[in-house]
Amino acid sequence: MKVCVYGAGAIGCHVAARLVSGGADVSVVARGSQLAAIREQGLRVETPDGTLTAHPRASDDPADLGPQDAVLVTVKAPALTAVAAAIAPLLRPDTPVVFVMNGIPWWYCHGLKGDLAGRQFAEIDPDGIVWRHIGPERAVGGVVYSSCTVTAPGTVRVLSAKSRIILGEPTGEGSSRAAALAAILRAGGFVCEVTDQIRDAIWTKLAWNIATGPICALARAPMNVALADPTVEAAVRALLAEGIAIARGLGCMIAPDIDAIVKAVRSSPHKPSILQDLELGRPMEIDALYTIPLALAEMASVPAPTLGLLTALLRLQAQQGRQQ
Ligand SMILES: NC(=O)C1=CN([C@@H]2O[C@H](COP(=O)(O)OP(=O)(O)OC[C@H]3O[C@@H](n4cnc5c(N)ncnc54)[C@H](OP(=O)(O)O)[C@@H]3O)[C@@H](O)[C@H]2O)C=CC1
Ligand SMILES: CC(C)(CO)C(=O)C(=O)O
Repeated sequence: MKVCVYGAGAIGCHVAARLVSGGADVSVVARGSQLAAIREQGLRVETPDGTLTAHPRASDDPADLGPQDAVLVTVKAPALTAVAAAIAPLLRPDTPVVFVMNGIPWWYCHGLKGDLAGRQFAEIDPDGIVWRHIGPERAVGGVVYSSCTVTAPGTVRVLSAKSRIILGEPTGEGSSRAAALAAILRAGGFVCEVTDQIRDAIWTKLAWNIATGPICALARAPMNVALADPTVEAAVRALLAEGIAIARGLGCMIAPDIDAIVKAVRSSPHKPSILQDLELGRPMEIDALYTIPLALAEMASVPAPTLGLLTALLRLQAQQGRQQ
């Protein structure tokens, strides 16, 4: 299977290395120092179980890589429109595009009935560029649990003992395209399942991001450091409850184990990816992870005061950073 990973950062390099291990014919769209390092020495992914190395083809020009059987997009949300504008050479009419990203995806309302039917989110897809250039029929949802950081060009450190990916069609239908990719990801060492309820999986993960991202970014602290303070742990629990309530208000009847999440977060020295972006002066995924969930909360009449306050502070922090 010919698979291209678009965006060779922390998650993209990990996924690409696992796809190579799983037997796929893998290429990556990379740029800058990542591209130079991958071309020169390949990928190095350091995991708790040992180091994976892989030598996928790499280019900053999708035309060099040609049409694929599947594309996995692993950029941050603010980079999506640029990806949509450049992705065409990778696509045949039937090539699926899997968005392995945090937050509310641009295709979220595709196939939904009721209040959200047909809605698009200008915050993450201005002028519907992604909707028009890629199209929701190609989109497959991807939810990833894997704490990853680029530690040097071409090198990624993975802290999670077991990394997990959940795939699912926006329409909830079973699909051979998701099943085929899941089989390769499993062969490469991911725990990977296909769900017919991808929005439940999105919200279950988003509750983690809601609970940890703004706090760690505002405190500039990794998760275990932030949660050592009992007041912060209480806020994390409140945020988890808000995230779960919003999901339920939208009809996703998720019930994750809050104690288990808090225990996992309390013991992890990972810096959430939004904190990594803040430290590197990169655009943060505030809209996909927080602004849109808050708009959906309002729509569903679900109060989310803690998330509202922290999102406003995070936005201010981002503005101040840009003015410095
Ligand atoms: N890191 C983590 O632990 C986790 C992250 N996630 C989610 O996964 C997604 C990816 O995150 P992560 O891997 O951390 O992000 P990174 O910033 O590490 O990686 C994104 C990569 O995409 C590249 N990129 C951006 N735009 C383009 C473009 N137009 N052409 C080519 N390459 C491009 C970036 O290059 P450049 O650096 O030059 O901008 C960077 O190498 C996010 O949605 C994140 O929230 C989910 C779970 C855990
Ligand atoms: C916090 C974490 C690792 C949860 O898996 C995450 O999604 C991120 O770093 O953005």
